[in-house]
Formats: sequence, C-alpha cells, structure tokens
Amino acid sequence: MDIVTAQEMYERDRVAMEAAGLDGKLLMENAGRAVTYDLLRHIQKEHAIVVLIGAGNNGGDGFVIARTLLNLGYDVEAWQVVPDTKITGDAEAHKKIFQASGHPYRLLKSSEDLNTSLGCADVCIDAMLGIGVKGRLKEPYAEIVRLCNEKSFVRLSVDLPSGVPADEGEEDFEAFQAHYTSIIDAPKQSVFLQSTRPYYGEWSVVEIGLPPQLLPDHRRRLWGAADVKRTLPERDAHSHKGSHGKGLIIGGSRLMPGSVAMTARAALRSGAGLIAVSTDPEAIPSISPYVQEATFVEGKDGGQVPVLEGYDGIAVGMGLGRTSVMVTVVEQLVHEKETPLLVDADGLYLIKGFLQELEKREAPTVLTPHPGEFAHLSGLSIKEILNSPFSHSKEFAEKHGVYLVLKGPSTIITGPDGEQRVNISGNAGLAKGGSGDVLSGILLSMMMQGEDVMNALSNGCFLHGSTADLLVQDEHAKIDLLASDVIEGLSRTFRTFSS
Ligand SMILES: NC(=O)C1=CN([C@@H]2O[C@H](COP(=O)(O)OP(=O)(O)OC[C@H]3O[C@@H](n4cnc5c(N)ncnc54)[C@H](O)[C@@H]3O)[C@@H](O)[C@H]2O)[C@H](O)CC1
Ligand SMILES: [K+]
Repeated sequence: MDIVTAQEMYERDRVAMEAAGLDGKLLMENAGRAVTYDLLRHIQKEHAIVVLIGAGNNGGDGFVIARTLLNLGYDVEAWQVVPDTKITGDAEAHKKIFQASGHPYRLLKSSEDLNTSLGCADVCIDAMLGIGVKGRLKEPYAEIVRLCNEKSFVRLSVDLPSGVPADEGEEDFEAFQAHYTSIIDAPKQSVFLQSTRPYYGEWSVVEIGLPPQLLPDHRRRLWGAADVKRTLPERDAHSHKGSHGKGLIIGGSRLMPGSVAMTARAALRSGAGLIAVSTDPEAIPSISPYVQEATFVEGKDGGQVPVLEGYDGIAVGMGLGRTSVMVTVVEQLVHEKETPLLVDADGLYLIKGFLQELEKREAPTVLTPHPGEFAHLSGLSIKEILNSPFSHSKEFAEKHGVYLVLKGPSTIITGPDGEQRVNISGNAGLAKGGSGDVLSGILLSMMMQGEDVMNALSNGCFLHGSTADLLVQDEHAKIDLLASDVIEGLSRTFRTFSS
C-alpha cells in the first residue's frame, strides 16, 4: 500500500482523471460512498449524526456521505460550516445533488446553534478539511474543532482529521481528535508520525477506483502481511545448515552478556544455519547455556577482532561497550567490504567516525538506530528526526549508501537508493531492553536467507512486531512481555506467515 504526501495524492487524482477518464465528481461520489460504508461499523441505526462540511473537496465528500446516510434512513444533520460562496467545483455539484435529493442542510451562522446540535449528537462526522489544509486552523474551524473535541460523541474523520497536516514536517497544528479515520485511497505520511498519529484514532483505507497500475510509484509504502507472505523465503526440503547462512555476532561483555545471547538465539530461531559469537571470554559461561547451538570464536592472535572471512552476515554492537578497543573492531568491519554487515546499539556510536567509509563497502551495510542513536549518527536533534523521519532517513541512507532501519511505533526502512517501507506491527510491549537485540538477530538471519535486502529487513521488522502482537493477544500483557518471550514466540509467527 503506497504512503503519500498531499502533493502525491493530488498527482494520483490527476493521473487517474487524465489517463483513465475518471472525473472529479465520480471520484467524489466513489469516495463519499466508500467512506460511508466504512464508517457504518461505528454507527447504530438509532444514532443522531452530525456531518460537518468544510470549504473544499473534503466537504464535498461530506455532502455525499450525508446524502448516502439519509438515503439509508439514518438521522443526519448536515452542517455547512462555511458560506455558500466557499462551496465550489465538484463540492458544489454534490451539494446540488444533495439538495435535489430533497435533503436539508444547516448553514453555520453562530457557534451556539451548532453547539446545540452537537449537544444532541451521538456521532460527529468530520468532513471539514482534508489534504488541502495549510498551517494552523483558521476560524470557524478552530472553534468547531475545540467544541467537538470536548464532546462525548463518537468522532469519525474523512480522509484525515481536520487540522492534521498530510505531510511530515509540520509541528504547529491543532486538530479534530478522531476515534476513527476512513482514509481515502492511500495513507498520508502523517499517519506514521509520533506527533500526528494519535489524532487518527483507529484507521483504515478505502479504495475509490484509482487504477493502481497507472499511478506513479512513490517508492514509499506500508509493508503488510500480504507482502511478507509473498516474499518470505521458502525452506528447501534438501537444504542443510550451510544453506541458511553462517552468521557472526560480535558483542557482549562481562557485564552485558545477555544482549548478544538474545541476538544469537533470535537469529537461530529465525532460521539462520550457523551462528558464531565473538565476545568477552568471561561472558561465554553465561551466554552458552542460553544458546547452546551457537559456537564461540576468539579474536585473531588473542586480540579482540575475530577472523571475519567466511561468513554470510555479521552483526556488531549489542552489549559491545564503547571502549577504544572496540573502535578498532568496528573499523576493521567497515574495511572488510565483502560481508553484509548489520550495526546496532553500541556499534552505532562507534561507527560514527567511519561513515564516509561505508559507501565504499561492496556488501550491504545495515544500521538499525532508534531516534536517539540516529540523532547521534546524523547530528540532527531527536525532535527534528521525529518531525520528518521520512526525509531525514532518506537523505542519510542515500548519502552514506546504507540501509537504515529507523525504529519506532512506525519503523521506517530505507534503502541506499531511497526506497522506503514502513512497518507498523508491534506494540508498547516491545519498548523494553532487549527488543532491539532480538530484532537485530532476526534481521541478520533474514539478510542471510534471501537475496533482496529490503525484503529481508521489511519482513524481519514485520515478524518481530507481529510476534509481540500475537503474544499480547493471549499469553501476555504489554507490561510483562519480555524480549526473550518474542524469541520463543517466533515459531508461531513463522507458522502464521509462511505459505
Ligand atoms: N482521490 C482523492 O484523494 C480524492 C479526495 N477527495 C477529497 O478531497 C480532499 C482534498 O480536497 P481540497 O479541496 O484540495 O482540500 P480540503 O478539502 O482539505 O480543503 C481545502 C479548503 O480548506 C481551506 N483551508 C486550508 N487550510 C486551512 C486552514 N488552516 N484553516 C481553515 N481553512 C483552511 C482552503 O482554503 C480550502 O478552501 C481530500 O482530503 C479528500 O477528502 C475527493 O473528494 C475525492 C477524490
Ligand atoms: K476531515
């Protein structure tokens, strides 16, 4: 499913109308009807419904929605919150159809009248502003949104909650707080930002007849279950342990043995053929009982850096510590150009000094920072990153020729060519120590079992989050879920998503 900016959405409309001969009024009818049938899940027959209609085509959708609900026998009051002069184009055409269908509408004269009506409503459908919003809400929208947000009725938004910007990068806004949003054709970037995501409430996407094969490829998409099932590698019945990748994991220390142990176990549980661990010898006695299938390797000539050749993937960083000795380890890994390399946790702090070397590596380099680690790597503030995660990720990945997994409630996976995918599986149960170590193990394993790195990373993130989702559905609550539970839960997830 594509993720779009407002501009890209307008472009999709234009292409659909020019190339497929669809016209705006038809698209508005399709959108209004599709949204109506999507919203019916949240509306009871006896509910008193208010539809708030704004000045643009989002308002036009509102006229179609109000008409459709009235045709279905629902109790609807349609409120046009702007003067008639503001209703133009396709929206005006649908207002005429609404009126010609014999339906009345209320014209906002004072907020008191509207407030009385809102006071009697069970459901409020917000068709005031969509992707055309610019800047903070002007009156009367700001006042109306404040009135709605303090009411106890069900708040349903059309395309996006009024006031929420469609694109990343806007931080000054106020918006309608929807319980549920019916998104038209494609989710906008603001669905995936920490600042704007809460205003959508639950959401789903309705199809309105735009021909996917004619639409431009924005190279930014949501990665879902169907994509995983389509791309998860099959295990060949005649395969042997060598055919599913031999991985090396460098990390752990005497005081932090657990993280590298979880990475190793997660990698094996995700199908890696062989895993070798290079760690502080004093940590081995506490790692080995937890992951008996792993072997251990010592540094070359008794030093810290193990032999790096002969592996299908290397992961470094978890529990590594940030001593100068470890800088040498990371430096040698950067210069070993042939093996796919995943860098996480402490490794991300140590690799900062070698960023300009990364694009010279022939094999893929994968960095897996959370926003704080990305701030350190990029020199951006966490606030800047959270405000514009798509563009900052893309700029960094293209500049350094790396794959970047920017972790969060919506994890953005970016390739060195700028392609982006978003994973939204997972839940707050993952916001605990060790989750990142487990993810690194899964990603290393996926990278070694398939040719396409973007698929490997996208599937790994999806499986990690989905395992947490499956676990909190029945066996656990978010509060008690441990990273190690996710490792043990992977087998159920693989059974669910492997064809
Ligand atoms: N294929 C599709 O996606 C379709 C989408 N539809 C709907 O159309 C809207 C986008 O319509 P547009 O007219 O471009 O913009 P809006 O409806 O969001 O309204 C713009 C309107 O609002 C005024 N405005 C802008 N900023 C502010 C502000 N800060 N305060 C107050 N007023 C503001 C501006 O002056 C304009 O008058 C999309 O979201 C879908 O809902 C089509 O219906 C079908 C196809
Ligand atoms: K809206």
